[in-house]
Amino acid sequence: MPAFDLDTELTAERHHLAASRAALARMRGRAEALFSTGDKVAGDAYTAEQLGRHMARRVKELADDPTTPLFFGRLDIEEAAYHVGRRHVTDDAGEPMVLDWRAPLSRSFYRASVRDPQGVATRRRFGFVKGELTSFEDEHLDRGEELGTTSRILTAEIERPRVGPMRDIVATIQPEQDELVRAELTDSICVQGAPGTGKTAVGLHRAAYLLYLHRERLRRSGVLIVGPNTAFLSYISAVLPALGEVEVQQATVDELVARTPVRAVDTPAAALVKNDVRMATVLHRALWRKLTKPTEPIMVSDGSYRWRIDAEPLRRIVDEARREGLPYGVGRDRVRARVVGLLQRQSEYRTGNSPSEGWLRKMSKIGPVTEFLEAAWPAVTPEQLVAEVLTDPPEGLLTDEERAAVRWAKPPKTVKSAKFSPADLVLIDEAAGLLERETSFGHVVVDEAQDLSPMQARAIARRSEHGSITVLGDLAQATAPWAAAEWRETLNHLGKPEAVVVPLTVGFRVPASVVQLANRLLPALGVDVPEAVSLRRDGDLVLTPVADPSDLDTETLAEVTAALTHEGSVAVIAADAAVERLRGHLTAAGVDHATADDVDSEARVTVVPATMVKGLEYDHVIVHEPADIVAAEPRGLNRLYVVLTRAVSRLSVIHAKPLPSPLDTAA
Ligand SMILES: Nc1ncnc2c1ncn2[C@@H]1O[C@H](COP(=O)(O)OP(=O)(O)OP(=O)(O)O)[C@@H](O)[C@H]1O
Repeated sequence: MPAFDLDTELTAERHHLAASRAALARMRGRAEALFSTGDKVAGDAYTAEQLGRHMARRVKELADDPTTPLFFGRLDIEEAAYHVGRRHVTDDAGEPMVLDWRAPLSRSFYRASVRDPQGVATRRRFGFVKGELTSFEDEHLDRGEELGTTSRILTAEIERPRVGPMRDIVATIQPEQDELVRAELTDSICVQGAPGTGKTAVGLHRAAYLLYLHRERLRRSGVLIVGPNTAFLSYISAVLPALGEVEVQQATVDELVARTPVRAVDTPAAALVKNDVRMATVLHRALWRKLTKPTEPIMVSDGSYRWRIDAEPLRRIVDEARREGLPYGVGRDRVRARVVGLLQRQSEYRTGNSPSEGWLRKMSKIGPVTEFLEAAWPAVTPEQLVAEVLTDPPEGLLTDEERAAVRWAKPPKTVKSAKFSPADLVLIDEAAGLLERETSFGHVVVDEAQDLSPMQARAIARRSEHGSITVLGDLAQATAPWAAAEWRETLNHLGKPEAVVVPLTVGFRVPASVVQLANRLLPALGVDVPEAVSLRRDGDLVLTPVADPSDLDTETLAEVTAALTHEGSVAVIAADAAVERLRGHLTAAGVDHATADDVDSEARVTVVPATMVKGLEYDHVIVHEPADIVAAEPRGLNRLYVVLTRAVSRLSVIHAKPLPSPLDTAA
């Protein structure tokens, strides 16, 4: 057996990397050539367009980012070596040079262990610097060697400073994460994970995995990622394209339901009622109450003959359509069609001929038929229905106080001129769902789902009725006034009561000392969730009391300057009211800084209002006056828990007021 020479081995791997890159470039070249000749080879315009779209996508999918490694691992199975990377690369003969991480064989890269080696003799992980292969680390599973989370390369990857948008974690997905990523398409799952346990990463990788395995089906029905705000969505927006997935839709709940513009804000009391699940019944009742029993016959003339349908058969038609449980608008169309059907039968009986298409169209629009429909099953728009409910909230389900909270102080003259709030848009969406069926995505990933109101959850349920969902969240990070204390209720509203709740507790972001501080808040948050344990032994935590409150901002500024001497991103997180002032100080001091939704900014410092920071992370987090963050909102302690758990390497807490009581013991 030849001596194992590290340098020779590394050189061979570098050659394989270079050869794989060249092969990928050739694959892309072929796709580009096909793209440019597509319209010449296609038989017709439609095929040319389809082919063009397919090839354009293919070219995008085959893009090579020279700063990320094309492969990050290798499996030695029965004398053969398989490199595992971000996508399949094949040589000119079609032989695999790099296996996609999602391929069935690649699964062993994440799951094989000494106890269950899955045929793997050696698992190799590669270390990279800026796309250059610099090292590797072998685990000889066949000799009982296993590194697990002590892998140097894994640790280095986890501890790498954060800059710019979120990265993929394909190289280091952990077994318990992999189990969730590779769950069946038909499985709806709910991940309850402490901060930084990789929920977002798992959700995005699951989307990529499902698209790989069920490409055609999911391309047709679509995959949707729902996030809490646009800052979060832009933070995660680069992950899927880096994995070759360029066609996944991302939206906030507000964007999903944006049928009409938002032109009003609600009082907290009104928002609370409007987001309550009883509003679904209120709208349902208000809509179906519109039906009235037909008491008059329909009499029409088509110019040649007169026709009559008695009230009794009309009543039967309406009752039957009602019993069929269709959406209101579909039911209305069906009633119209059946009425015209009766007229058609009479005509056939009398004339012995089938009436023409034109005759049928005329009859379906003719005055007496439309008048009958308007009385028995009136047309209504979603906006109209909501406007009616807000003008005069019906009795029965809401208390008088609640009805007063949502009642429009001054009803608009017309529905068109109505000013709707964000919560109204959710109601309008609910109403639209009562009128017509929503089209359902094949899979929906819902991040930060702990904050969904029942009515928002129902909006997502309508879009995933025929698909599955991945629900990601942490009850301890719930800051919305309607947030549930347990998952079952939210899962019911999401239309997936069967979803299993799986915990993730190993944290990859927050250093142990910071996790311990944040965990002090948990007992005060009133939720039953497992505590996080951190994989990170590094990291600093500094609590800085400031004697004179007027020095608080100066201290914060000094901390920013000190933080800039380290590598990585820096965030100042403060109560929303203090943000503008702090930005002013930074500008005056000449410190370049960005806002949270500007992920492409060159600035290393970001000033983030506490209410915007959910799901984000920064190397060095400077928390400005925690007491103010807590005091700013009813679930302020939950907000502080979110804020404290954004730090990757260092957390500085600067305070002039006493620390909020659960933290105080740590001071
Ligand atoms: N297996 C892993 N290998 C390397 N890094 C990982 C792994 N899992 C997660 N991470 C990293 O840990 C950080 C936290 O991950 P992520 O944002 O997905 O956590 P989260 O559970 O959604 O957090 P939060 O609840 O705070 O929003 C990210 O930087 C992510 O890339």
